Amino acid sequence: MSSPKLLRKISIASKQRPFRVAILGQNGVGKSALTVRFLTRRFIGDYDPLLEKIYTCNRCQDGESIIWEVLDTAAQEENSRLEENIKWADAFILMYSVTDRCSFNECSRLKFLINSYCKRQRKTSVVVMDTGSTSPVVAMVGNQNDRIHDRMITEQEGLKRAKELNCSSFHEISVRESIDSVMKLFEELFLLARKPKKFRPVLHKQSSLPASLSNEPLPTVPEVGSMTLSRRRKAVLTIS
Ligand SMILES: Nc1nc2c(ncn2[C@@H]2O[C@H](COP(=O)(O)OP(=O)(O)OP(=O)(O)O)[C@@H](O)[C@H]2O)c(=O)[nH]1
Repeated sequence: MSSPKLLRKISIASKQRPFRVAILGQNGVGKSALTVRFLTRRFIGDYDPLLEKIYTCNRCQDGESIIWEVLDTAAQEENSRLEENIKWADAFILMYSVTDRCSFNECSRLKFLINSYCKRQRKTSVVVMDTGSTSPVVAMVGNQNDRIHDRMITEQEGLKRAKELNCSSFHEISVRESIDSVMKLFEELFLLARKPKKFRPVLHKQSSLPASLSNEPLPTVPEVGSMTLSRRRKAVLTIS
């Protein structure tokens, strides 16, 4: 008969690790809107900018149940909080608004910090994800492309910067207008993160395709599974 100690060990080993995504970017680019769109499929206009939240949900993707944890960061974070968030995450969404050059430039600073904190973390722990991979998976995302008259950053410029920063993928989206592009972004991030490092693509300067998974069929849009909102540091956003 199995001993309680052995059973405890088995239950710890079989506990599924969540897939953690941190959304980073300047204030007002749409981080909260993106998070809520992914979790609830709805677009909600206004949020408290000072709150930082982790949302948890279960989704079924390709017949596999995935526990997602999505961290909607508060912009203007001090560096120590940012470092903590970067260490926490398995993958990142680096977001800017196509209507705001300042938010676009902020992506370069944030990518630099992601690289340096991940490098520092690698020195202390070898494994970051269950896949055994150690390089950060970063999707650069230009949001609000429905605001055509306010656009300051072209799609080409966004893609060029994503390549220069060695991001894993680049997307231009409108959280407001398109649920499909939001779902595709998260699904792709998960597929990229689970690849072993040596098979994990980054955007290259000569490539013209925004997504680096062109040979791989994307899974169907996941069903909305159970969702809980968990309190982390400051407060919980309740979505009815
Ligand atoms: N037109 C348009 N507006 C958007 C889109 N996404 C977000 N917004 C709006 O942009 C504003 C800022 O969105 P938030 O989601 O609060 O942005 P944030 O990055 O979380 O901002 P902070 O919480 O201040 O860091 C809100 O008024 C949203 O309704 C989009 O795709 N198109």
